[in-house]
Amino acid sequence: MNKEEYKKAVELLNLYSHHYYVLDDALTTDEVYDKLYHNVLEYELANSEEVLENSPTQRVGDIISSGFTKASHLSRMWSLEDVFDSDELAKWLTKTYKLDSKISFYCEPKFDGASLNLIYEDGVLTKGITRGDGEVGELITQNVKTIRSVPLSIEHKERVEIRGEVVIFKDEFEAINEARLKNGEALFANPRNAAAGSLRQLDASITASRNLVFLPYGVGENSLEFRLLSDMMDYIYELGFRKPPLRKTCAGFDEIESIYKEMLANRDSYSMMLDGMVIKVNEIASQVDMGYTVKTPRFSVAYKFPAVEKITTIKAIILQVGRSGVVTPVAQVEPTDIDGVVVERATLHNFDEIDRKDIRINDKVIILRSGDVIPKIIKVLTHHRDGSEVAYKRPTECPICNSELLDEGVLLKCQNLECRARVVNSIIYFASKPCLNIDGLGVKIVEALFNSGLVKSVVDLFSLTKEQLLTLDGFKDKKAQNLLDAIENAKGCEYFRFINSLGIEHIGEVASKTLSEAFGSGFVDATKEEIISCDGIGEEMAESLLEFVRVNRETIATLQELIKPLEPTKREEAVENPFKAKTVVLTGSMSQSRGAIKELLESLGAKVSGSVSKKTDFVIYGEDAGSKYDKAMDLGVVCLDEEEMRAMIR
Ligand SMILES: NC(=O)c1ccc[n+]([C@@H]2O[C@H](COP(=O)([O-])OP(=O)(O)OC[C@H]3O[C@@H](n4cnc5c(N)ncnc54)[C@H](O)[C@@H]3O)[C@@H](O)[C@H]2O)c1
Ligand SMILES: [Zn+2]
Repeated sequence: MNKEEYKKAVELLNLYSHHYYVLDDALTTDEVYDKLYHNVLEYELANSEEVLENSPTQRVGDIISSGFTKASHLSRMWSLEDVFDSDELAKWLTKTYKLDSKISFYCEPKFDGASLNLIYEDGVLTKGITRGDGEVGELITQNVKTIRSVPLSIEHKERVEIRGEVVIFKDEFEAINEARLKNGEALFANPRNAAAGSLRQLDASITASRNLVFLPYGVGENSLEFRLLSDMMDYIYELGFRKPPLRKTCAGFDEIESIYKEMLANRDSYSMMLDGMVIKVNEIASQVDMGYTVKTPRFSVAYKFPAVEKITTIKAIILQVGRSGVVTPVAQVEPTDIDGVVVERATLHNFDEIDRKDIRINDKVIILRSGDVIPKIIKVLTHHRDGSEVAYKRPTECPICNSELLDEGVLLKCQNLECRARVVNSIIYFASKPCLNIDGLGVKIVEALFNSGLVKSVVDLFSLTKEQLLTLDGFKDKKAQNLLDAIENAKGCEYFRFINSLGIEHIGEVASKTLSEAFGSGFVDATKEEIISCDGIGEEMAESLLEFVRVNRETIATLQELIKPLEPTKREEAVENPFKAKTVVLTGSMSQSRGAIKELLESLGAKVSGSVSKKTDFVIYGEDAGSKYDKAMDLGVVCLDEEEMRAMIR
């Protein structure tokens, strides 16, 4: 990098920061930003007399937008130095041990959200301020008060600043985006972006609707007298703040590495996004001695996780046809390694989303893959366009059967009931785990069965013979027998599986269970009033069921005859106990699987529901409990941990 390039890089970083912090609409990935940042840092180290005043290395990154009133922090807020691998960690440790050799460490997650400073005076929350430039931020107290995990008052009476990160849990993020997709609104790129955007709303009721979560990571001004940071954090959690899923004290390199590996391995199972682990010197006196650079504490470092966002190129847009005929566009992208997995495809949700994002073939895009969710395209980098991009035209014909598509605006549908994709996918669905759970009916085999003409609908599965199967490619005696056995085993299944396997629109596993319990095989004769009177079944579901039965009554009867699902028996009346006839919600991980705990409670006569409402009697929570726990606290629902629950039934 020469001087000219250095100047350009600083300008570019500042442009990126403006889009990232002020507009909540990043122009590039953190990875690209970080790389350029480190190049700038390197240049500055070698040419210390040329450091530009507006270099991002000289100040905390946020830039304040003009929409809010400004407010000063009582003591400065900081950024963090980054390390990206174990070599860099070792270097950081050497540097830090030179400042003080008798230290230990405290490790906790680096939450990927927006920083927030809370000022409590006389035990009352008086101000909530964004980090801003570290000295002055945006005053967003009203918005902050809508966050359930921010206590409005605390036992601690002296003035204190509590610092932490505001995040949106991953499941909440998915739910928000799903709702936005339905309403034709632009999607949030990622949970961090959704959290930052929701926090800085001029209308606090919007903030309130987003289920933000506050996770504290330290204090600013305070009069606390703790020797160790770990003890101080314990005290903060006791005041009513939310704990992180993992935090540990440790001695040095090896232990830090092992905690890092543990956290990284569990990354996907946590409710919130993490972008790394933060390591802090645990002795507070040593922290004070070490002090700060212009921008970061010397006693702390962020050990980053591999990036989950990458830049790639759209090669093509392909179409998939589901069992209901809905055509879903999928992007084929330049194969890209994201956190150890090569991604070649990403969902585009629907055709409106392609239009809204103006996604073109050959576009450079940011792609996000986190955990086991389907990779998505979160942003088109329009500033990278060079004219070679080709706009995408909505299809008018089914890519599988060529019949004309029904254009419902957001959705395009193939209406041909015999379309290969529809039939094949409905058979795969019929055989899937929550339905008849027939092993061995994957895409390849179902396609082979369909193409050979042996199976034209699910009914045909039950008259397959070994001779027929042996005519198919790749089928030998054992494989054929296994498949026949699996189909035979599906007979006599629980009744809800039978209802679920029919693939009725809007009727999923939960509704199938409800219907099965209420009506058994009588579900085909239930009236609209009867159906709607079931808990959790609304008008739209009832109409969909009635319409399905009207059209398919004969097929249902045939399948009923073939499969002979078990007529549900009424549960035996449970003995008297505190959970009998109560509505219970489970959240977080417990000593047994949630399914096992659910079964236990159901055997006691409880109804286990998926979401918390005023009707909920108990929430039973485990480690890393999610937003359901916050909601329950807010509604005043009784919350029990697993042990308390077990004590009540002993
Ligand atoms: N994509 C872009 O265009 C773009 C632009 C600017 C910045 N960025 C990204 O922003 C980051 C740099 O910004 P930064 O200066 O805010 O630093 P940072 O976000 O990397 O780290 C500091 C912040 O981490 C947060 N944090 C989370 N958990 C914490 C914990 N346990 N202890 C202490 N702090 C914790 C705090 O809010 C703190 O302010 C980089 O990751 C960079 O890639 C991206
Ligand atoms: Zn078709």
